[in-house]
Amino acid sequence: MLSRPGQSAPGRPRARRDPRQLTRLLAYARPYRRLFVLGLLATLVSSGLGLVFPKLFGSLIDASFLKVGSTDTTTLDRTVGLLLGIFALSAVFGAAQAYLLARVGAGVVADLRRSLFSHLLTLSPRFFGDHKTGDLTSRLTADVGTVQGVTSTVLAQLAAQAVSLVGAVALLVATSPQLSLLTLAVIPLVIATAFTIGGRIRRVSREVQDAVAGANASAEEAISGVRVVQSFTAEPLERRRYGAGVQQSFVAALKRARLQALMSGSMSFLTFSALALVLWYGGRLVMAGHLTPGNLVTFLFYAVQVGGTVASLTGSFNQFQEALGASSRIFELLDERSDLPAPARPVPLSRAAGRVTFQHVSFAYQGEQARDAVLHDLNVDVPAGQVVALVGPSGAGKTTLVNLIPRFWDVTGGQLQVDGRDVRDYALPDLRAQVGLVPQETLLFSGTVRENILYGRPDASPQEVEDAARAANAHSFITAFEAGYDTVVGERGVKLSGGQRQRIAIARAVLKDPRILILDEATSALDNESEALVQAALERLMQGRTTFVIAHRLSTIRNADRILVMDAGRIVQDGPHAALLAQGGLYRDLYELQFRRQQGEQAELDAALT
Ligand SMILES: Nc1ncnc2c1ncn2[C@@H]1O[C@H](COP(=O)(O)OP(=O)(O)OP(=O)(O)O)[C@@H](O)[C@H]1O
Repeated sequence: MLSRPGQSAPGRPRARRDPRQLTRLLAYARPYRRLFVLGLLATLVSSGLGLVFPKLFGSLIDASFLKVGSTDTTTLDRTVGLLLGIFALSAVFGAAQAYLLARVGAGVVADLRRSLFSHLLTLSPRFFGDHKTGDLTSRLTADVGTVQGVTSTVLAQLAAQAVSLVGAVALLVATSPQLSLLTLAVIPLVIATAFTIGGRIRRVSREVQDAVAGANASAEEAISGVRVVQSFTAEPLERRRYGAGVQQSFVAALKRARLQALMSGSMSFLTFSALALVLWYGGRLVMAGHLTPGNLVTFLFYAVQVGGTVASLTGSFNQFQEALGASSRIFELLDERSDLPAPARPVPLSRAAGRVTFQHVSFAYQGEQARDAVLHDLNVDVPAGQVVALVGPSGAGKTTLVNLIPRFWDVTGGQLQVDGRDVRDYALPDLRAQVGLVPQETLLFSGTVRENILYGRPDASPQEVEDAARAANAHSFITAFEAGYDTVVGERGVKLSGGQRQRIAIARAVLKDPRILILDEATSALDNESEALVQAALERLMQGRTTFVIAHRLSTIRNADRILVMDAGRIVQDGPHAALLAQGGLYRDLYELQFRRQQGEQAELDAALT
């Protein structure tokens, strides 16, 4: 699926803001509640101390600065000493608050990421078919990051701001009721400005995020497919696509910058005008002897505090709303349930014999484009240890059929059995432990050769790893590397050749030692020698296991115990090569068309093998 900048909100459904999310989110903070309460207390103390400072400053002016010519500095010394003490305390509590709350936030975020990721791993291919990778990773990173704010700073900020606001307003009124009326009249204006412009800033921020996500999706696709891009010399096209996304985010960022400039300009104008008003009216009160100069200064400080707190309260509130939106996107994923129900009482399965039976199996993919059944009334009984080759035209349903065995999907009709029991009766991990999968496109994970082989059985010994590699014809090329089994394979195994990657994937399957094997034969040709080594490894792997192989090679088909010929979701022929060839029909046509030309190549292969 392509997701391009310019499309509406790629993979970012509009977030719902449900206040119940907060309770759910706070449940994640529960393990850290002691730290959180301590952090909150530290916040309250440091913002409470902030309220003392203007009062002290005012008394300092009245008690000292106005006594020009006096030599008694006791009050001055004491007040400044007190001020320093308060500043020091406030700094200590401020630092404690910052650390404690950051610790809570980081803990919550780590837990949330872990549980979200492990939940994602339980979901079925249907879910991953419906969601873009970029969207899922952005929920794991960006959205979880946004939520961090709520559990750490935002709640504490809101508490601190509430304390500051209530305290400062009360002290304002206590200092001068008349002046307070004048100052508080400006507050609605500040709130209205902050909300109007703040709301627009939030919307534009969302635009910026969406545009950046779109640009990232382009970059991600182009970088992971860089060989295709380069081979088609499509660099200018990709540059344009990415450039368009970046341009969009640039334009939105400029819009946001303009709004932010407008916001800070209006806020500072409102604040300073209010101060000028206070100075004007307060000056008159001082001149009339209704207010001391110290009280006026105290008042000014409180007024500034009230203005600042109101402005930052609206900011915190916006942040709070954003975080609730982000958390709803996270909980949406956590609420996704796998569409593969677990049995109430699973039948134990430690080592299957490997018999696989399809009884009247039918299957339809669900969703817009796939309402029709893809498999129709399949009836096949494969005894343990039999090698079955699946052949048929493209789209006949071969991959769909094998994907039912490890329950990547569940049948929509009939029953699929392993060892005579419905696969849905086993616990999913038990069932999948019996199945080995060697896909057409080998996927190795970044890490070492050893780690990749160990993937299916991490507790295997070094000797077992080596035996598996030998069985897969991989040991000699691995030991030829300077670092041997500790060679790093690079992302997706890019540092290895196609044939080497395949043999490591085979070694991985050998080590897992599954009873049922699913092979999707690679269609891309390897050179003869590599091909022969891979083929020999595969043949060794198949021995003694029930094997379903989506076959593209004549040799595989010929050597199979049985061939299932599929056409349009049905099994149209079933039998060994010679019998089917004699029968005529689709198999013979396919043989004539597809496989015969391989005969010459086969002869060459045989020569290479001997
Ligand atoms: N995830 C999916 N969602 C919807 N339809 C799908 C999905 N996967 C496959 N199909 C459809 O199911 C049908 C059978 O596909 P399937 O991949 O099983 O065929 P195939 O025989 O393995 O083909 P090929 O040899 O080309 O790989 C096709 O029509 C395909 O479009």
